[in-house]
Amino acid sequence: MNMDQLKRQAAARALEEVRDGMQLGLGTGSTAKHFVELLGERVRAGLKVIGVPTSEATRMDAERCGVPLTTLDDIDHLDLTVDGADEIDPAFNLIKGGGGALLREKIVAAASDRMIVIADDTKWVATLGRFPLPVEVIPFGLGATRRAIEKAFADCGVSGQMAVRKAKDGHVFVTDGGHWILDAHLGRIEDPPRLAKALSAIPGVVEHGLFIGLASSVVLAGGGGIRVIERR
Ligand SMILES: O=C(CO)[C@H](O)[C@H](O)COP(=O)(O)O
Repeated sequence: MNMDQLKRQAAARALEEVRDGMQLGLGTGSTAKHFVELLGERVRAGLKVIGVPTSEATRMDAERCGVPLTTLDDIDHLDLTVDGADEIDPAFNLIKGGGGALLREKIVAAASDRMIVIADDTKWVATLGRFPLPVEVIPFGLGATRRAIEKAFADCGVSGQMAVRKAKDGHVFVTDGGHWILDAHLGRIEDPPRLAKALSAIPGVVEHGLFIGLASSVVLAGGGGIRVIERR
């Protein structure tokens, strides 16, 4: 089974948790896209749900698949968010934002009663940090913000190169919110909650890709089948 088939399997398992009448957060990325497509099939068969997309890309996918959409201004909570991740550690800390949607993803996950993370099992790691940590920043004052981030890294005992993310066309990647992303190649993040707190305190940082205490369960698809791990 190839990686894409594993991602679809994880998405299909998460779909089993969806009930009629649910208000759903819809994640971003190739795994979350499978979930939206499978959800669309169920909606076309009569399932009644409504979704809040975490990116313009997901909004377009959901519309194409016939999933009805709303916003967090029009409903007061979400029952369940299903989203992918770039890395997941055994404490359920995540790195997200490989697809650049971390800000809306975090707002939606935080507004949700539960978050199920769907992934192929290569995303499950002992320690976060091999995947570059995305930090979404305001372009204004970038030099100062960068220095403050470097200081936060040093205070938290991590270090590594940071680069402004580029799009495929070579131009700076601009998020749905109009911000830029710095990808920090840290290697190992020994204390993700501490680093998350330090980054959140920097004025030019809009959001970062460390998701702490948000995931309730993880669905991992691998060669040996599906594993569902619940947060204790
Ligand atoms: O955080 C994300 C997007 O901002 C994605 O969930 C993450 O990058 C995983 O993507 P994929 O399912 O394509 O591996």
